[in-house]
Amino acid sequence: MSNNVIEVKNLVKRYKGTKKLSIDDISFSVKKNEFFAFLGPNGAGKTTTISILTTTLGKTSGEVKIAGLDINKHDRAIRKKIGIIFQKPSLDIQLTAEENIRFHACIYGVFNYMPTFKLMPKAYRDKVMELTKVVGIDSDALFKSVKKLSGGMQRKLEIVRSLIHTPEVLFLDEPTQGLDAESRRSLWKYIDKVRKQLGTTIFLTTHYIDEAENADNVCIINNGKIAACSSPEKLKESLLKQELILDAKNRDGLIAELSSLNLHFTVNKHIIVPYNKSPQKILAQLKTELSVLKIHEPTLEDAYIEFLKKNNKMEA
Ligand SMILES: Nc1ncnc2c1ncn2[C@@H]1O[C@H](COP(=O)(O)OP(=O)(O)OP(=O)(O)O)[C@@H](O)[C@H]1O
Repeated sequence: MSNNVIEVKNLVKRYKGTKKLSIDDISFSVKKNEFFAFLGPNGAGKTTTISILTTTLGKTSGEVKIAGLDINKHDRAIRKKIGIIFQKPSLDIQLTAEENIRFHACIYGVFNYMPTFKLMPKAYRDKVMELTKVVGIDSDALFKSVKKLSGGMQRKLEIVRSLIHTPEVLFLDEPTQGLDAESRRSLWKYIDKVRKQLGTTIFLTTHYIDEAENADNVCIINNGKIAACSSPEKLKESLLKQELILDAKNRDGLIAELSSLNLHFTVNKHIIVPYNKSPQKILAQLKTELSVLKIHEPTLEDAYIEFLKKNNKMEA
């Protein structure tokens, strides 16, 4: 059996009344427990793809399988196997936190509805307690009306709600849009914990590229086409060089030495020496005493911006 939880083959989407394909023959797969990031500029096709994968939008053609189930035949069964967190919170603020979880669990058919938490089956109560512990919602907040909870706490509640039916895949569509830095960091801490403790596969779309830095794989979609798919490390390696940042009191001496070693370098605030594999070989050859020695590792965001520049030039 395939180890892929998501399989997309030759997926195409043309919205009614439009000529251009919004999704133009894309294929990719995501393995169980993988953290997969789907990146791309505005209008690239991320929301369209995630909407098709979560069964809320029909496709024009192509094959999509979620947890081994074909989206054409098993959309209801697929909905039970996935959890979704959208940009905009979708909680019922008139209800308590626990009631939001309970209604969701009952709609998904995981448990039969009972009018109070205490009357719900033990399995439900245990699951709620387990998940609220993972994300850090205390029992005081659990029984409070949602409108009395802070934005960060509401986000945590959404995670619990999306996981109550133990989904195999958690789809996150720009989940930290509009959150402050602290809430963004803590949300990621909880999502990481959930992935490690429950083995959930994570499918993320985001414009905050740093959030995909720890992803196992990153796919970049541009103009409806998959432009790149690889690990963040490989993407960085293929596009950008690591750099040594050097300086010396005797700067002229260092420059002369780098020139005599035929090393490529640029002089800005400090002296930048790009390198391929190991900086050690370069450092071992230098005799000039260094006053600055730093290594600059490109970020995924650096690589992403560089990639789009090249890709757009190629397409122009
Ligand atoms: N309902 C619709 N009808 C017609 N065209 C649409 C519709 N929704 C999206 N599109 C078009 O499909 C393309 C992909 O849009 P989509 O919203 O999937 O991009 P996105 O990558 O999610 O963008 P963003 O980062 O801005 O959310 C765009 O050209 C968009 O204009």
